Amino acid sequence: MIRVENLHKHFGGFHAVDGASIEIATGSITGLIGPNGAGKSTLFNVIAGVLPPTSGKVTMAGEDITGLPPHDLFHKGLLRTFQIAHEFSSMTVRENLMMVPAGQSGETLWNAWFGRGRVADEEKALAAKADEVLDFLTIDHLADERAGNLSGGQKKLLELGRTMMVDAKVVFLDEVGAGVNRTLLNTIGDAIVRLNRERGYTFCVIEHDMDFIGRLCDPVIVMAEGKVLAQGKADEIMQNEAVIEAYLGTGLKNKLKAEGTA
Ligand SMILES: Nc1ncnc2c1ncn2[C@@H]1O[C@H](COP(=O)(O)OP(=O)(O)OP(=O)(O)O)[C@@H](O)[C@H]1O
Repeated sequence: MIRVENLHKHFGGFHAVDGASIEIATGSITGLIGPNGAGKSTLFNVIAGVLPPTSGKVTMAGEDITGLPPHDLFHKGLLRTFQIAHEFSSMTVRENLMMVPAGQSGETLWNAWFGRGRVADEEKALAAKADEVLDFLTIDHLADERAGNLSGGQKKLLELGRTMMVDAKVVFLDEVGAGVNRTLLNTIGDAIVRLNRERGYTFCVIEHDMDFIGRLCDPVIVMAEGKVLAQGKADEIMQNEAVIEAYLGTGLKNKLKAEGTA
């Protein structure tokens, strides 16, 4: 379980995260939603060690991981992906999968970068694993495609594949649906559910697509203006007055009420 206690992240006088407390249960697919600027990505950045917190505490399985750098968290199985997928665009999908982050596999990254040979056994094991990942994600046909030629959704799948290459345990996914068509979003959703059920992955997912959130995520956490507004099951959350207000704004809500549509 990841527990975030009374977390604050201030940028100058601006409180991007303003006393947020959340729990991400081991084995869950937790959804994190909220209007633009609510502080969701900032909260992810602090949990994943990309930004130091102003104050507050993050624990993982009871261990204090507050402010640990991403490299250390990576060794504990915690990974964060970003809104914009990061891939080596001139390399193929398979080569990208085999570029496991430096540190996981000794000097792999630098060896690959400079074209130096890897230890044969290591190379073989990575290639076998890449095959297995390509098969699991049903993207075998893209194995030799240059990553730069992939669609937005395919890049997100590749990113998910890279988390599989390093056997991540807890994955923070930032807007998997941004720029992704419905069919690929469903493929990504299916892969997330299978990784969760079959391999015990824990996910925390920021997503604006409410259909995706409703189908995949339990519980759902709602943030607005740096604070946690509500947490619970998706259908209950969407009945919550404070949540409706945060999404629609009081003016629009009153207008819809007057028209009898809300
Ligand atoms: N490095 C920074 N310096 C100053 N302000 C920042 C910084 N990073 C984020 N912010 C501000 O903090 C607020 C929260 O941003 P954040 O990206 O966490 O929101 P979000 O909920 O992820 O929004 P979205 O759904 O649009 O991605 C925004 O008002 C943003 O402008």
